[in-house]
Amino acid sequence: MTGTSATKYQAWKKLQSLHSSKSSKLVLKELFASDPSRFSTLSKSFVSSSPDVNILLDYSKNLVDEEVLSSLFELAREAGVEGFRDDMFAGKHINTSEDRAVLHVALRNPPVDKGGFKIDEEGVDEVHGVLAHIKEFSDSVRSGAWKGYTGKAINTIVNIGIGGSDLGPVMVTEALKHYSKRDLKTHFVSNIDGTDLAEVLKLCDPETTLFIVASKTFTTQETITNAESAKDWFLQTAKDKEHVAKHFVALSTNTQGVTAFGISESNMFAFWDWVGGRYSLWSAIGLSIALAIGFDNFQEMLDGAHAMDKHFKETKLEDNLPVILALVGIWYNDFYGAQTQALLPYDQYMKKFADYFQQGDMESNGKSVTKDGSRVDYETGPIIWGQSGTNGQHAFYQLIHQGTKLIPCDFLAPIETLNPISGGKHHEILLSNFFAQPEALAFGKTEEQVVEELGAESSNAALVKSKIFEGNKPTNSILFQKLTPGTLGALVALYEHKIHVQGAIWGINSYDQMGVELGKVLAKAILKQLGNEKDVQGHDSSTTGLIHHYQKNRK
Ligand SMILES: O=P(O)(O)OC[C@H]1O[C@@](O)(CO)[C@@H](O)[C@@H]1O
Repeated sequence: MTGTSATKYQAWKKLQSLHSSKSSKLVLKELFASDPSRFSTLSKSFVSSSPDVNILLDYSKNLVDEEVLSSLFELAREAGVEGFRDDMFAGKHINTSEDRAVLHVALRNPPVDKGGFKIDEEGVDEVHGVLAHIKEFSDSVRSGAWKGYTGKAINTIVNIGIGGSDLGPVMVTEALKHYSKRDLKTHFVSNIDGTDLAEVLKLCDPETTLFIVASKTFTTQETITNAESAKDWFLQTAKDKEHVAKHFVALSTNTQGVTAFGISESNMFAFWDWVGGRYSLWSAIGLSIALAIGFDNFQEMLDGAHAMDKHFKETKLEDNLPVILALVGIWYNDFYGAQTQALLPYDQYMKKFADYFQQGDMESNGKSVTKDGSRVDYETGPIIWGQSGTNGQHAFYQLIHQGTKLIPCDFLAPIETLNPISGGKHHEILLSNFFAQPEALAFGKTEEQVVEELGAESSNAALVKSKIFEGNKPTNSILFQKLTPGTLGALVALYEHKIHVQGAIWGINSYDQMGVELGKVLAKAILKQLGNEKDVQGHDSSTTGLIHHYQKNRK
């Protein structure tokens, strides 16, 4: 049953035993040699016709055999993953600490009479109204019908938000840049560091710029401060506060906060408390996406995610892509001691994909207390990192191949490129690396092979040793047809549900984020003390010393 300590599960104990007895025998070279059908057995496809999405997950290069896999699926069942999944779709308040439902799936759920899930939760029936408002507004701005205070069309969008109110729009507008309206520039300001806003404002004309203030709570210090400064900048030219209405809109659950800032409710796009910040790009928070790529493409992205939702909801665990990713991840995280998970998209448009899931995964599963209040005695959320290939190969692959750490890697790539320049030569080189890296990680290079290659130089024993690749490094390979809005939606939903399954098994609440609060409180207290040295009270000698050093040396 979810919410309890994972080590209590019989399947967990069995997996511990299997790791002890089998891990030295789970050698990919041997597993493949003994089973010619390993690839076909351990790869699954996700296909949707509307929208057109085709994703192949090859999980055969994992350190698993049939017994390990069946024990992992037993763990999922024993932990109540299916019931917990169904509770989410049913709108149960699975975010127990905040007594909230978790319904990002409702944001991309078609109307029930068009095949959508029936979901009972306050606000769910307003989703399509907000989407209609997003469509109407984004069409109006993109067509030039929406005018600024001097009658000019908008040609620049500035989204001001942080965390889930920034990372999703940033990742998606980058990933779907191919589909964007190139004469509508989109910028993102998130950091309180004045450099972030200052550098963007250098690119803006107050007459043709629309500011989006994106904040679920509308209380986040960085966002509100940036928004106030942006408004001050705008009014230095526009003068009349009446003009704010043409250049500022808000995305939030907090109507009172929005109107207090000076944005009218008619310029507000609402969402609900059952939308987690890191799961909100499908909501009003996605307005900058709809502005950049157009509402039809935004809708296709929603539809792609919904198709993956259906797959996750209706497919048996053994054929369920999010479940498979979650379970092999737990195998390394909790039984092999892997501390991180690398996301390596071989698609330059997806260069922000890992960044996005740093919040998505680490803010969800970076917890050490179960939902029933017990301190875990096992590892929970992994450190998520990565960057687009082939760039990573020239940065950190040395460590992945020959370092001392086990780093499970997910490789992702499109079969078709959106930029077939030079007759497709670039894409073939990219894909050759996408295929080669998992092969090298899995099968390595033996000492015999090195000696043969080195010839006379092999008398240098140290040199030989340095060129050995131990291999047996696990990877997943995900090949999708083309980076379309629907495919991106499905891929993001795939990883959202992976996170859900892992959190269920670890018994933690993946949907609150208590860990972000302490730093904020301490920062606000220190902010009040920065004026004078005598005001600095109640800190350790390090914090006090640092603040004093700043105060003595600031100009
Ligand atoms: O959207 P908002 O309410 O401004 O919150 C921004 C981000 O801040 C948090 O760190 C919560 O405080 C993230 O969970 C959230 O996405």
